[in-house]
Amino acid sequence: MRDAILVENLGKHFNRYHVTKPFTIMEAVLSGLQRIKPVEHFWALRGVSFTVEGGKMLGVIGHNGAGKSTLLQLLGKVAHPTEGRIKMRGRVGALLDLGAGFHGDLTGRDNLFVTAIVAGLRRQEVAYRLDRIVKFAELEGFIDNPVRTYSSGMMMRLAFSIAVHTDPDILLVDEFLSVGDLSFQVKCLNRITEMKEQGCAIVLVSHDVSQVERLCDRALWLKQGTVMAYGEPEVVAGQYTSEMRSQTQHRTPHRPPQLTRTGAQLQVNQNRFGSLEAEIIDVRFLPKSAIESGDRLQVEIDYRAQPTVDSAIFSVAVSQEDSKPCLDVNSLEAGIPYIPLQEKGTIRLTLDRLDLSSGQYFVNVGIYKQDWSYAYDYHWHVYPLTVDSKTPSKGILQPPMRWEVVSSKTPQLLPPR
Ligand SMILES: Nc1ncnc2c1ncn2[C@@H]1O[C@H](COP(=O)(O)OP(=O)(O)OP(=O)(O)O)[C@@H](O)[C@H]1O
Repeated sequence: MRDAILVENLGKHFNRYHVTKPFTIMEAVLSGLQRIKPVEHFWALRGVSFTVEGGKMLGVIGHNGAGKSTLLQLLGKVAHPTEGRIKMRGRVGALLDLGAGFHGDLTGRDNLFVTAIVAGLRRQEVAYRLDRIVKFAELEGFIDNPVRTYSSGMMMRLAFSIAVHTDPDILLVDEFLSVGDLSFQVKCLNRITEMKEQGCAIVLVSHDVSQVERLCDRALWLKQGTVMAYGEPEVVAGQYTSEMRSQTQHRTPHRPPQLTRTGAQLQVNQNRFGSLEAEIIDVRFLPKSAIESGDRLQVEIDYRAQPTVDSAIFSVAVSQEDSKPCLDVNSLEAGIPYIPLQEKGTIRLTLDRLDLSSGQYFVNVGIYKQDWSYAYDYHWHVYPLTVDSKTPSKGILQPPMRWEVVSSKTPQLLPPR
């Protein structure tokens, strides 16, 4: 298929102003205009090249300030490149700054009309699709209310629904999954997959590496505006994750060994990694740390954050004694984008049933910075879990099962000749 997006040597230059300099026109006039001169010129993006074919999805990953949103804004023509070239083939649907295109005093219906017409539909086409768009956004009861009364989740649903119902050939999506509930996120993902199958080229910005690995055909990793890696999602995600590990190791402070409640020794850079801006202070398994296969298990994590941490991600993984992973979940993927940590608190994960086969496991627990750039605290191979099962199994899983003979014919003996 032909390239729907071609980007060559793209660059965007910004000026940065000093925070102590005046910002209002009045202050600027009063203090003399020369005082608001920029103090720094910098490239938010430089030397970025890639292509996206129709029917393919590119995932863009990178830490805060890496240039991801700037890239999407350039692709969406909200901003102009300082250098380089962008070629886009077809109609573009963009989900960039959430709700930024909406007018708060207009109703959802009016905003829908305006946005869809700006996106390239004719008035009759919008009228024809209106019910479908409202239904997909699940806003039937609210579409005639002013948008300023909408929650961010409702705005996201309306913006997403309009964007995907205007037949775009190219779809640009910036972190859309961090707003809205889990069932709507699944619906969005299904719709995106459908559009991809119909030939739409998609660029998805995400902080979630595993999501990019799962959904995308290629990945682009940006760091301080430049391309660190571009290629197969698994390879790029692996490089990105290993940089996170080295960042974490680099930030782990010296700390004398500590004993956990069960007597295990926690030692930095051996089984404990992280900046310790937020600390895991206890981990409990409920009902206990020895369960039957298929039992429910709750993992309770007590933490301490001093000073307050604005936003964190919690992760829980179960691995075998030889480190083979069995389960790896986190609060971000579960649809909880921001967990603020104030002084002390407890987070609980409930696994309704843990169908592991008999054996010894470890539960590895972590608290990460909101953009996954490094771990605040990660305890590896510290909390043992024993799983017992009455039925022997060769694999890792022991799900509930039954065998049935659905149909059977008694073999007929051929008559002797
Ligand atoms: N209009 C602007 N004027 C000046 N600097 C800007 C402007 N927009 C973005 N920047 C700066 O450009 C850099 C890249 O920002 P950008 O928002 O693209 O990063 P990002 O990877 O999307 O980050 P995040 O994940 O936090 O959204 C940052 O240093 C940001 O402060």
